[in-house]
Amino acid sequence: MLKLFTSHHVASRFKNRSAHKLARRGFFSTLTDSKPTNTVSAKPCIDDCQTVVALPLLRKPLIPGFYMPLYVKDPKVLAALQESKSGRAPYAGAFLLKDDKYASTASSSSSFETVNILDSLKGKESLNKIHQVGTLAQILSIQGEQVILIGRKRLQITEMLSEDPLTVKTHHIKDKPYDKDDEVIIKATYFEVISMLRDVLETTSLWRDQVKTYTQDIGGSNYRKLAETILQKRRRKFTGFGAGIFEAIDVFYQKLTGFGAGVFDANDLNYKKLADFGAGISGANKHKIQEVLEELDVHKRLVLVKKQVEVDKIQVFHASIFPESTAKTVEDKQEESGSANYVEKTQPSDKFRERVYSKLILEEIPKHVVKVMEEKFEKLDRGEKDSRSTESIYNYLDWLTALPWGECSDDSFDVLRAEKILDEDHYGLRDVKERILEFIAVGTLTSNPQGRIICLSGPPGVGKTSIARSVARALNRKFFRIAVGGLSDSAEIKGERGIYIGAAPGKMVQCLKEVGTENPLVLLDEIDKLGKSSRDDPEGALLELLDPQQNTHFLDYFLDVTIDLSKVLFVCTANDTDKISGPLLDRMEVIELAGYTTDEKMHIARDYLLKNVKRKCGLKPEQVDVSDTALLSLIENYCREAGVRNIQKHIEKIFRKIALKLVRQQASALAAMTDLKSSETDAKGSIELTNEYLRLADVLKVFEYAVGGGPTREKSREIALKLGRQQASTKAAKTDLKSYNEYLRLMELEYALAGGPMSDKSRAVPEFTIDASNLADYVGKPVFRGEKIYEQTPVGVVMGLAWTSMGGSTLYIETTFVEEGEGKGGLHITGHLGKVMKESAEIAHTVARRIMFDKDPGNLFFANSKLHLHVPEGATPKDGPSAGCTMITSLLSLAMKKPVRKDLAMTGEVTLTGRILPIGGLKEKTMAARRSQVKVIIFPEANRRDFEGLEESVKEGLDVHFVDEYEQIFELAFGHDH
Ligand SMILES: Nc1ncnc2c1ncn2[C@@H]1O[C@H](COP(=O)(O)OP(=O)(O)OP(=O)(O)O)[C@@H](O)[C@H]1O
Repeated sequence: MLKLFTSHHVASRFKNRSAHKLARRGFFSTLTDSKPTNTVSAKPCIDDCQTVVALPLLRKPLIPGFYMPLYVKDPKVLAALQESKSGRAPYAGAFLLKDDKYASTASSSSSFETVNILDSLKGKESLNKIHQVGTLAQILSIQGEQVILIGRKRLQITEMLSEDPLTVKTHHIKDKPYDKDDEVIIKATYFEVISMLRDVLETTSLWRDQVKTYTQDIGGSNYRKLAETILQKRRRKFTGFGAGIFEAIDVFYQKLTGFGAGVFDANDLNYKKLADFGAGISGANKHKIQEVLEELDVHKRLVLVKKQVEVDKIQVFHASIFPESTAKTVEDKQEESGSANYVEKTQPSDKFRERVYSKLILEEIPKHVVKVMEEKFEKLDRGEKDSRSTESIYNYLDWLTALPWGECSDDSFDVLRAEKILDEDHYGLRDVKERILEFIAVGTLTSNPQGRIICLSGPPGVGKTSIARSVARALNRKFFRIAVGGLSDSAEIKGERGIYIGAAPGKMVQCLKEVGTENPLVLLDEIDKLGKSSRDDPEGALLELLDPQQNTHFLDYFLDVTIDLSKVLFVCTANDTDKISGPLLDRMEVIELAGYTTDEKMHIARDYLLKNVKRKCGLKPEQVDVSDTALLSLIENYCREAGVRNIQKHIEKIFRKIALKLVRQQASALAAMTDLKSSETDAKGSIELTNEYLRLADVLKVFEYAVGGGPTREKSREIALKLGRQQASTKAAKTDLKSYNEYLRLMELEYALAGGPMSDKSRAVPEFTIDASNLADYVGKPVFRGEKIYEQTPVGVVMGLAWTSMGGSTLYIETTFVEEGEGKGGLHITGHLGKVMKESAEIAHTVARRIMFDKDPGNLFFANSKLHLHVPEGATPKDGPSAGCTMITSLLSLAMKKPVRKDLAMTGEVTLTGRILPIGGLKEKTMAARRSQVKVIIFPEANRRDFEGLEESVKEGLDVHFVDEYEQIFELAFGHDH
């Protein structure tokens, strides 16, 4: 016994137009048996699949390539379908019922009655009631009673195998091969159908869902991209869905004409597909559509479709002229044909249903989410009395349906391409790039870069963010940055609880909506500066986000459904990994970016920053030249920190000033041109005046003669004088004009005013040259004047090396004598030192006193002297144990009244017994020492390997000593004769 709901019942069940629309929608897909796309996968055994459960269809046959939702009530049939879906052959047979009475009764009756009608069809009887030619339908999903099918192949029933549920044996029928000589005729019909479809689609938004779906699924990503590009271009011209549909047909047309050849086999598939496509979307009578299904001659099939589309065309045309009268006719027609294509009533949820169903992503959306969606759709359509609540449901659905369910960018694990991209965007960083390439290589082998989370750690401005951007580009993933520094509310990540007006989901959901793919690269910036408040701890939320065990079902409180974030690639940045909590750090693969040497900074500034900033400021490369000396001065005297952001800022400052100068120049050129134009007019005016005067003078002469007295001497002289003056001023005016032209040429005003081309001569000379001599005019006075505070370090002063989250730096430890007296020995400490550093100073005092005693037992300096130890700069907080050896040396220098050797710096923690322990940040400290012109460095022996691993350019020219015991430092600092 079959208890089956067809599309019609969905409509009656939902009792609203929108559901009706969903139900009657025949989703078209260009999926083929042999080439399943990644949207829906066909199981391999389609050709073997001869035995199927037969599903009778009330309203319309299922055309191959189209989707159809059905409601199946009969538990036996449902179970049989479930079994097929989970087995190797997820197929069923879909056959149209021959008799109209079921459809017409069904359309006017309740769904329950329809079940009764179908109940009465049993075994053989039902076999006789259905057409013997039908469609092999792949079962895409079964959710409750809703079954979604997609038509695959034409079938013919050969025998009945069992009655309940009706199971039949079939054979797959093939189209008749057509004679290649007939191709011209077929092609002609094909074009006719296309052209008619275009006409229909241009005038109406009818079938928009189907065609939109079709456009999205048209033969894989290449074609999808092509269609999208065309759509985007045309969208400027047309608005609304009409244009999209129009394009879909265009793409069909272009495929046939060979555009994009190689992607699509233009000889065969198109004709069949167009015929099926036309039949599937047309509003024709179901028997006519069955005829198309049964027609195996492709040309004849096209002709049938042509006729049907012709009728559609007339109706649409009629509807556009007489909308009201046609609405009635169309509805009448629906009654008789069972098609609902012509009714376009809207429901509030239509927009969201459209989003979800038209994208064919239904299969990709987890069941629990689909359920929530359906509930909310219905709630929205019911319309709550409280408009605020409707608004909040609308807002909720706007988020939930906009997420990129199943949409992913194609990952690229091409190591060579990635290497090229990383090199293109960044100078140096050899180790960092290598580590990232290793990571991509693992992705190549496993097709999955997930796993550990990369954490790029280093001082500001060393390129952490921009490296992450390049990785996203290399992997062909979308990039999104979430600033987690200072974030103290977990709602920022997990969203706000409850759907009230103004509530919003967390950053992660916002990210997915914005990027439109499920697999972006998300940068969690400054994860070491995560905030904390007494009532909330965002770290838990971050853990949930980053932990592969948990992020497959990440719960956003606003959406209140779990989403799968396992495809997201997370990259974090931090200045100081010590500040990251253990559980978070444990999930990360830390890659250190230490900072740049002067030489590296020169390369970055010259080859990357200058070019980028010039482009950003709208300057042409030939307009400004920044010399190497200027860059070097910038690096050494203005921007000594580890990163290059400050250099970038200074270059921006220079270029902004130049841009202002240029604009001013252009404005004054414009004013000069206006002035010259008016003097040109003046000059022309005086020439005209002169000519007039000359003419008058002639007249006067003639007149004087005519009066008879002849010209008087005075008069003639006067006239001659005036003439002479006029001639002179005419000449001057001409000279003015000449110089005006000359000026034009020199200034190349046309260039200045309209950005026109410059002559070769002008191009050869940049308009602005920045070198060490005029750098200060652009960026002010140097921040670092001398290289060091002391040229020759005084007694009691020693240079130490420190590491901060800003990179390495040098610092002086100064000790001075305060007062003397028996038993007054003691140490006063200043310089904003932390607890550990204060303890270090006390240890240093004790160790120095012991060493002094060992070397000179009679020396009572430490016993009787009150001392003061200070670490400039006093306002900057400092902490850590690594200044221990520097403090001892400073104290001993004071005690022995002997300065340490020149150009010396040291770092190392000291124990009470004088042993030297290793330090961190060795590369940064070495680079800081280089910047301060240090020649000799003392490092703990335990750091020797770290130093040996540094690049040659960092080590070059340094005299480095590794020590185990303070005694060795004593020798190096004081033993030298200097
Ligand atoms: N090796 C490099 N080659 C070329 N440009 C670089 C390099 N390193 C950094 N830059 C440039 O320096 C600028 C600052 O880099 P970025 O913003 O990535 O630093 P960051 O380490 O993320 O800093 P923060 O910790 O402050 O966020 C960017 O314009 C970047 O392109």
